[in-house]
Amino acid sequence: MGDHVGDLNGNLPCHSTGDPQLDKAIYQWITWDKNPRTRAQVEALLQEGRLEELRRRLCSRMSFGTAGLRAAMGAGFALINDLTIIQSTQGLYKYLAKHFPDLESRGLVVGYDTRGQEASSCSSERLGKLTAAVMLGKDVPVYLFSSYVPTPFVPYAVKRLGAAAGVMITASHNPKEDNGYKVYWENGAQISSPHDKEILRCIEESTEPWAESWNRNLPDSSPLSRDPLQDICRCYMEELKSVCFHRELNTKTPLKFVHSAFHGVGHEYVQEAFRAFGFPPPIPVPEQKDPDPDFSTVSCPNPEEGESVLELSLRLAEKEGARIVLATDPDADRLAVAEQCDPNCKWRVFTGNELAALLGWWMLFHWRETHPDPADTRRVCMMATTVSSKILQAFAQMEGFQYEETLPGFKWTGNKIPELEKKGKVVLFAFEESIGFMCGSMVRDKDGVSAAVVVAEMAAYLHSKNLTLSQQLANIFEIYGTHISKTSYVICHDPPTVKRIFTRLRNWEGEAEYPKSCRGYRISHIRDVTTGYDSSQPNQKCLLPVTKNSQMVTFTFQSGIVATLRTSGTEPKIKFYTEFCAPPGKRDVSSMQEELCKLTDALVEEFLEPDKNNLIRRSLPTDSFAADSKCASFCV
Ligand SMILES: O=P([O-])(O)O[C@H]1O[C@H](COP(=O)(O)O)[C@@H](O)[C@H](O)[C@H]1O
Ligand SMILES: [Mg+2]
Repeated sequence: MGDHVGDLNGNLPCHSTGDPQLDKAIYQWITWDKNPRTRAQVEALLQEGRLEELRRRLCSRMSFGTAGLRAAMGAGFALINDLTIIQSTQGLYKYLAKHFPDLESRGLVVGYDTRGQEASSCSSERLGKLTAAVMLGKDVPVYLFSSYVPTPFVPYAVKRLGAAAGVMITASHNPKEDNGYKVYWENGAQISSPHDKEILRCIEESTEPWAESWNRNLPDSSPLSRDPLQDICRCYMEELKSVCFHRELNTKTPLKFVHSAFHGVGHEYVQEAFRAFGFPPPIPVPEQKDPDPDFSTVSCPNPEEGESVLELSLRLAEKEGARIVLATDPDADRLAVAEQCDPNCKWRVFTGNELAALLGWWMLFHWRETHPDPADTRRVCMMATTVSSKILQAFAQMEGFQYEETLPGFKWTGNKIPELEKKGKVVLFAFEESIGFMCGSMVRDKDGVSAAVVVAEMAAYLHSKNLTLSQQLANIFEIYGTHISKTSYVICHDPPTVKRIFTRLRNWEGEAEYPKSCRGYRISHIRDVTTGYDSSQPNQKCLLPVTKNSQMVTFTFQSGIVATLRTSGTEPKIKFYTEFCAPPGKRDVSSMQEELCKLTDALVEEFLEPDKNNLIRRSLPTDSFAADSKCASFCV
């Protein structure tokens, strides 16, 4: 190493690395970052000569993925920390100021979850306060929640308060090292294209912190800062009652429920939602009810992982004689549900697709009760993401309502709602296979709090008819057709490997030739959302928006099985989704499962080549498998 970096007046302990781009980034970091811990991290890396690590952290920026900006906490422009949150909010301010002449009267909503990291003194609360400080420094009013909130409270508050936008600091179910920055637009949906790209451009133009941006005391001292917590909580719980259909029955149900908040935000809010529905509060899992940024009792804070992470909840439920377990993810926008039909029965952890079948049926059932005219049903719309089960499509075809499909992520679903409402549609229900549900459209995002209490009411109602959730699911499948699905992933930390895998698929039998079969299973159609190709369309053009920066290819097999391979937009994973849909009537579920399992294995082995590509296979034993009939057959 030679000369000093930039114009540092000789005060900073850094020398030129020989890479001008890196030198500039180091110089900027050390001059701009006022957080002593993250500044020290960069200084230490520099002293140790760890240039590759410095390049990784400093020479790229985060971009908006499936659910906002998401990365590990720590020093660097590519990570989540005080400085990158300030920069992001400065960019957001610039974009909002261009868009909203009335920004100074409408303001911004800011919420945060319970994450934190000692090593970089980052916590979601601190990052939320910095977000608020940037806006307050520009005379923009801020509704900063005085305590952690479920993610859905932010989009709800944006609409309720007429704010220009909202920010939620959360990394949901990601590993404890991560954090994130979700942005909601005035319509209460997460931002998608073109806002995300434009905001990113504004962020790149606003990297130097403004004078007031570091003033974390501003939220306490500024007259423009307000705490919406109580009002929003009250209004939310009141409005939630619009999806409560059996209050009387709820008050008397003999069913008991266990709730896990997964060490995150959900505990008080789910308790309150149960009260709003007339239920006694659910039994909380004591070890997991309070915030814990280390997520100490779970191997991974994602309830989507199933039984292995629900252990404490299931044991508590057995002890308490509770038949239903509800687990909200750490930011309470998603929900896992398990049912034990009787004490001798195995627990059944429902997949997101199965829960959607139940919730979709439930929402339509009650719509029909109050809107018996078939013309009213034609106004209804339900939505799912394209990697989710097609069960709602089966409902829609038989019942005569509209079904819409979007790309994965509620940023796509949420933005469709105002479009549909403008056309006179009522969006009754939307979901993602990843246990994300929207019951009613008071929040234009998935909502684990409302889903928890709606599932509880559905279970209580079914119980009063001598039915379990599993039994009702079997009934639904008999009427609308059995839908068996499988969702899982492999981990890949190496972006060039991911690129190679998908390039191979696109050039299978020569250039620009996709595979025609997979281990003997004939493929009849290919849709490649990354390139915009769809062989099933007359013009060969994909109907969904083309997403060049993420990989997603769907194969329709001659057997009718549909399989998608895609890269995650929140974690270093390649996900795969397969589904087998049968027509109405009773089916031999185990042979369908067997067929789907074989094809899924073939897909993974042939198309992803996990061993050759050093992909890490999912370590947990229970890959989510819809319509696992074991428990159901015991119970029905
Ligand atoms: O990682 P990806 O891109 O597959 O995205 C995953 O997480 C997203 C964000 O969820 P949350 O807001 O709870 O973090 C979900 O919308 C998506 O369905 C799921 O597959
Ligand atoms: Mg979440």
